[in-house]
This record gives sequence, C-alpha cells and structure tokens, in this order.
Amino acid sequence: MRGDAGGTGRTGPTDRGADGGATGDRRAIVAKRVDAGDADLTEITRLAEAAGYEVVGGLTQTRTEDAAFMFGEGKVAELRDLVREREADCVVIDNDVGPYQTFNVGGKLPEGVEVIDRFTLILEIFGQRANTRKAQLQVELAELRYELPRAEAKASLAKRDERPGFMGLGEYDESVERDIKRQISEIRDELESIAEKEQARREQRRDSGFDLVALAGYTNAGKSTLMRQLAAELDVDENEDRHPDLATTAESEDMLFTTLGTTTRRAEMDKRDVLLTDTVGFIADLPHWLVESFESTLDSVYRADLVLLVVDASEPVPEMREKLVTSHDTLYERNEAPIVTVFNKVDRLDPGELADKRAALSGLAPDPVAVSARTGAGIAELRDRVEAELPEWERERLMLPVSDDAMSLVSWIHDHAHVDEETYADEQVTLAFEAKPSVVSRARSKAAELAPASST
Ligand SMILES: Nc1nc2c(ncn2[C@@H]2O[C@H](COP(=O)(O)OP(=O)(O)OP(=O)(O)O)[C@@H](O)[C@H]2O)c(=O)[nH]1
Ligand SMILES: [Mg+2]
Repeated sequence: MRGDAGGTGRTGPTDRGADGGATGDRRAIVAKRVDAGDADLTEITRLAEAAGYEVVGGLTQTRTEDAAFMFGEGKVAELRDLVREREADCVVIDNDVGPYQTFNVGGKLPEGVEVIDRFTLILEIFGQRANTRKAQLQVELAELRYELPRAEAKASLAKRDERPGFMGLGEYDESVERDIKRQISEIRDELESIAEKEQARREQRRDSGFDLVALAGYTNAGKSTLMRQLAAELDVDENEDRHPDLATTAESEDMLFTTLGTTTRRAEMDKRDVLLTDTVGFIADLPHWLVESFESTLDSVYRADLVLLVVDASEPVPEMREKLVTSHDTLYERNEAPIVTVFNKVDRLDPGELADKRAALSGLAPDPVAVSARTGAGIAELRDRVEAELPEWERERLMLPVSDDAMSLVSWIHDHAHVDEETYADEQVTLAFEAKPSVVSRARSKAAELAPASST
C-alpha cells in the first residue's frame, strides 16, 4: 500500500496506512445521518472495530442532507465537542460524504482529526486483509476510483486559487488526474489477465466433471464456517500446484469481512463431485465502483452452477430481510445459477422462532434449509438439497457439416461435455453427448450458426 500511517490528510484512503493491522490505538467517533426514522450505528461500529478502531462514541441525526456539512451545523458542533471530550483521533461517518463535505466537517474539528466515510473504512479493512496480488490490486483500484473525483475537486479548488495547498497536499493540476487514470487502466489490465486465468481454471474443473457451488451472503453470516462443515479433508500437497486456492483454509471470526479472497475446497457429497467456493461477504450501500472493483472476486459466485445464499437466522426478521435484499440485489442480473437459501445459526433459535421466521420471509427466501454450521445440525439435509438442485445433465445429438467451423465446435464440445459417439459419414459428423443444460444449449446455438446444419 502507498502512503504512511497516521497522516493528517483528509483526502482518501491512500493517505492512511492500510498496510498493517497496528491500528488498535486509534479512537473513533461514529456518526450517521438518516432522512427519516432512527439511525442505527450497529453496523458502522462493527466495521470500525473490524478496521482496528476503538469506538469511543456515537452520534446520530434525523434530517435532510445538508449540502455543505452532511449534518446540520449544530450537529457538527456537537460532534466537535464529543471528539474533544472523548479524545478521538477520527470521525467515521456512515453516509456517502462528498469531498467538499469531508473538507468542511474536517475544518470544524480539532486539528489533526480525520474524517472518513463508510467506503473509506471498508477499503481500509480490505487493505489490511488483502494478502494476495489480486486482492491488493482490487483494493488499489477501488482507492484510485475513490480518489479520482476528489482529485478533480482539488484541481478545481486550486484553480480558483481559494485554498492554496488544499488539504496540505500542495499544488494540484490535471496531471494528478491523468496519473490516476493511467494507474486505473494499468491495474484493470492486470486484473483482467488474472480473471482470465481463473476462468480457465474454473473451466478446467468443470471439464473434470466438478459442479461448482458458491457460498454467498452478507458478511458474518457464517459462510466460512459452513464451508468447513461441508468440505472434505483434502490432500493439500497433491493439489497445491494445480489449484492454488485449494490450499488455504477458510477462517471464521465474529468480525465483518474476515474473508476477502476466495477459497475453494472439495465438498463431501454422495453422488456429484462438488467444488465449494467461499468468498467475500456482501454489505449494504456499497457504491457501484467499489462493487465493480471486486467484480472478479464475485465471478466465482456468478459463474457457479449453484449458489448457497447464507443468512444469519439468529438476527431479528427486519435485519434478515434487509440483508437478504442486499444479497439479492448483488446477485441480480449477474447470477444465472439456482439459489438455495440457507438459514444458518439455528442453534441460537427456538423451534417456534424458526417457523415464524420462515413464514415471515417466505417471499424472499422460499423453502430455506435450516442449519447450524457450528453444531452440524441440518448439514445432511443441506447436502441432499445441493444434489437435488444441481442442474441435471442433458443428452443431445447433433449432426454437423464437415467444415473448419464445425470442427472447432466439435472440439469445443469435447472440452465441455462427455461425448458418447462421434461418427463421420456423407460429409457429416454426428455427435452424441451428455452435458450440463447450459453447455447443451450453447452447443445447439453454435451449431445453428453453422451453414447447412441439422439436429435431431
Ligand atoms: N452460534 C453460531 N455461530 C455461528 C454459526 N456459524 C458461524 N457462526 C459464527 O459467526 C461468526 C461469523 O462466521 P464466519 O464463518 O466467519 O462468517 P462469514 O460469512 O465467513 O463472514 P465474513 O468472511 O466475515 O464475511 C463466527 O463467530 C462464527 O463462529 C452457527 O451455526 N451458530
Ligand atoms: Mg468468511
């Protein structure tokens, strides 16, 4: 990571140390504004703790957004007093705070107190956890994309010559923006080549007959714990070279965003060969650029044959509902696989409570499987359900002309299906094969694009 820890800049995540974990001595006040109703500080507090802050106070306000300060000015004065009283080094605002608002609020606070928002905080956590090249690149991409509009704001302020040395960072001109854009495109290129390799690895696994099942769900739902329940013991040495992500263990902790990268393990199933992938948790209110920066991590979810959507069922129904909605929003449009909802942590529920929650959430979570990843209750039912929901393989028979294009389709089918028969006669090749429905339909449409072709 770039930048050094403890800087006084109020500009973006790159000015802070996202490069270690030695952050436990930082004292934070959390604050949140909502248009209506009561602001809930629970999640922002847990996020701040996950980033290593000690949360020493909280402040909320219900009112419309103030263009200059996000909060009303009176509230900002209250915030300043609270910061002084609790000797905080930092204010974490759980809203989408614009660059000017950040600057204005910072100006009202005691010297050296940082103002950060929800996204910067999440980026800080990701920066601390990023332990692979890919994760580091994703964090860096998100940081740069966060920084870009702020660099633009600085450039325009500097141009108006109102605030020389704005934010203590010296001169600004368009070259800063250009530099950020160049870095963004370089990182994108490198991430793309990593994504291609991962895609190739997924295809290779499919070709070896594996069904790919992804664990998705809100952060802290219990995905990694469930992964360990479902996973078979794996001979790591044997697989290390071929599948680097098979070697790592999926850690669980009662903390948001314990898992950042993806981990794949072989699942213990009756009939089908299943590879299970654990991945980064979802969270509400992420801006699109942050989601997009982590797109390739979510690929393992979107390209799965089946998604297990894990929900913490020990939470009250309104929280479960909100987290289900966030999860469905994240999956929507990108995911084509069937989804099985898993109500986890049922060891913390009474049987009656479980039935009530099932009924209350039946629209968002039809027919969920109830499990305890901790005790193992319900895991056998979950295995059965996974096998039942995995798409059945289909049989197909295609007759193709003998042409160059057709031959490349024939080899594509060999790569993606089990070919039972391949015969050449009368300038035609007949292929009988068995494959997943998606493969069969792709083969059919590719065949239809070939010149004079027919199928039975
Ligand atoms: N009581 C109970 N606790 C559970 C269960 N499953 C997981 N937990 C706890 O819930 C917390 C989160 O579990 P993880 O497996 O780390 O959750 P995750 O979804 O992987 O979380 P992130 O990787 O942080 O997004 C840990 O403290 C687990 O021990 C369960 O079935 N019952
Ligand atoms: Mg996890």
